[in-house]
Amino acid sequence: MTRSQPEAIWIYDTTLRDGAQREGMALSLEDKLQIARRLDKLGIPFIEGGWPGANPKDVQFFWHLQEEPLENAKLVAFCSTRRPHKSAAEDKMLQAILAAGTEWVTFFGKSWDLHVTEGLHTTLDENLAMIEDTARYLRSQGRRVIYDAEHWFDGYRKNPDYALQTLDRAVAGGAEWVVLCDTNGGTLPHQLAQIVGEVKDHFERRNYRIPLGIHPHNDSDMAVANAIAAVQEGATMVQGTINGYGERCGNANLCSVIPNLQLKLGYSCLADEELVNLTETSRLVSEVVNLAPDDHAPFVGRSAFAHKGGIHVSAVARNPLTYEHLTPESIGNQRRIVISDQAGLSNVLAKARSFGIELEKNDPACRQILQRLKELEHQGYQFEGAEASFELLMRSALGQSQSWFTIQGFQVHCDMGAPTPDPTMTSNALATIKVKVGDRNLLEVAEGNGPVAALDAALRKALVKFYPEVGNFYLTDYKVRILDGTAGTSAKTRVLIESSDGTTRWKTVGVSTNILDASYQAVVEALEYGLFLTLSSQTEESTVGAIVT
Ligand SMILES: CC(=O)SCCNC(=O)CCNC(=O)[C@H](O)C(C)(C)COP(=O)(O)OP(=O)(O)OC[C@H]1O[C@@H](n2cnc3c(N)ncnc32)[C@H](O)[C@@H]1OP(=O)(O)O
Ligand SMILES: CC(=O)C(=O)O
Repeated sequence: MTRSQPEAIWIYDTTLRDGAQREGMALSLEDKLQIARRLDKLGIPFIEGGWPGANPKDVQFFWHLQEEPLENAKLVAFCSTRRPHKSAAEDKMLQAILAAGTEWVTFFGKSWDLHVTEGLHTTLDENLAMIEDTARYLRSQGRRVIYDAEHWFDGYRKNPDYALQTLDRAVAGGAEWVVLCDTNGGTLPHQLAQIVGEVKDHFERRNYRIPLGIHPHNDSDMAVANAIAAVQEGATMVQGTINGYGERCGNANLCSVIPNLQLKLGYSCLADEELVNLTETSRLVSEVVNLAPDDHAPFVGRSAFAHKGGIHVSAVARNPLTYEHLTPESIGNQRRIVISDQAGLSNVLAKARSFGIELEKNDPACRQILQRLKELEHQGYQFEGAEASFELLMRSALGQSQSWFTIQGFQVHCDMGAPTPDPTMTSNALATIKVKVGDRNLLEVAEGNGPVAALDAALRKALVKFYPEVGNFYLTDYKVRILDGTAGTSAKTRVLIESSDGTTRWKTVGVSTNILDASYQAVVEALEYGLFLTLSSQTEESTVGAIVT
């Protein structure tokens, strides 16, 4: 028996148009070009670039891609129907669309009678004419046309006869695709599936050979489910965005739609060799749009395959299928084992392996490390955010740590000066530190614009004399969390520090009722781990405590 070819679903990305309608997102021309090129490389067949004529940036974007076209994808220009009581040819907005020079144009029209009379302030007949004229005009100008039926599901529920007439007119005008939009995102999957089925029946009765698409919004948290429901009813195009960005609560998240369709339902969306680049694409897009990636996003989030509970980790070590719905590698993500007070011996073993440390479950050191971990977490340490500190703890318990330096004491003096601090003053703290390296003692002093900065500077100043590598280390993040707020100013403080040497990042933690002491612990471990990474012979095996940037 020969296997039939999987049915192709045309993925239509609107990150650069509907995605950019998300509150808080502002894309530059360069951002848009970078995202378009990445999506093109991923193999997305349709990329909606924006609304040329709506703003100068979108005009420039299309000009730019006329000069240097995308390699594979069809670039699509987006717009509305012509304005009421004007011919399409005299509509300036449609002239801007033609000037964008794309083969494909998507235009949206009103499906819901309420929108025609109250939004557009025109008649139902004029709206039908606007839809047909716009499609016909664009076709007459050599464009291929996708029709987005805005508010399709609400409109169909309120007035199905009129809503179906709007689709008939788009088809009559020459639209090659009809896309049903759940614009307000309020439709539930069973309602949506029923309506898509009814539209299909209507198309069959009329003998239309026009494929259907779906454009769901996420206001009921149903956009992905709705996209899938529509495909199962016969839709062959899904319009959505990377990471689900979009107006209000967003659009269907293509990073979930694609793997669900391809890996679970057997449809074909992307080439298999490109599907493994989905996670990287999701993160690159979040980087370019300057929005923190959602660690807990299904499929592509950093935590999507992170195992924390000891029971989970133990089972995953035996067979990942026990707690994973698919293999992380299939979409370019990776399995991670998280270390915390929820851990069991299996977490410790998995972490040891990733640090390049050989450890057996029956080794008493394994249980000691676990106990120490739980005690420290109880005191307020948090190792899931500070894996470098955990690696140091493990190596120390196993007698594998190296003593790079010993702090013999330090003092910090803060001069708060006048009641209103002088904003031009760059230092108001002075730290003195006594360090021993080998058999040499060194006393150093440094200033800083705060006590932690002064202490950090004094310690580096001393160590750089012995270890020039320290000159390449710098702090990339410093987070302070009060652990028991009810204790007021005597509360325990947790400090998390991220450090880097330009190539690798690592995180360390300190806890104390004294914020300076907590910072000191984290800073000292950051330097120790940096030296271990740079100078230790085991550097190459360590992959988890450190993150390659
Ligand atoms: C469901 C969607 O996401 S559709 C896409 C929505 N995206 C955007 O709106 C982003 C880009 N938009 C813009 O830059 C501007 O709104 C523009 C350039 C399109 C129009 O700007 P303006 O001319 O200043 O109009 P404004 O934004 O105030 O109002 C929208 C106009 O479009 C009209 N309109 C709305 N839908 C349609 C339609 N399908 N066909 C024709 N006209 C429409 C409205 O009736 C209103 O016209 P009016 O000003 O003559 O009453
Ligand atoms: C067209 C579109 O973006 C919508 O109806 O949501």
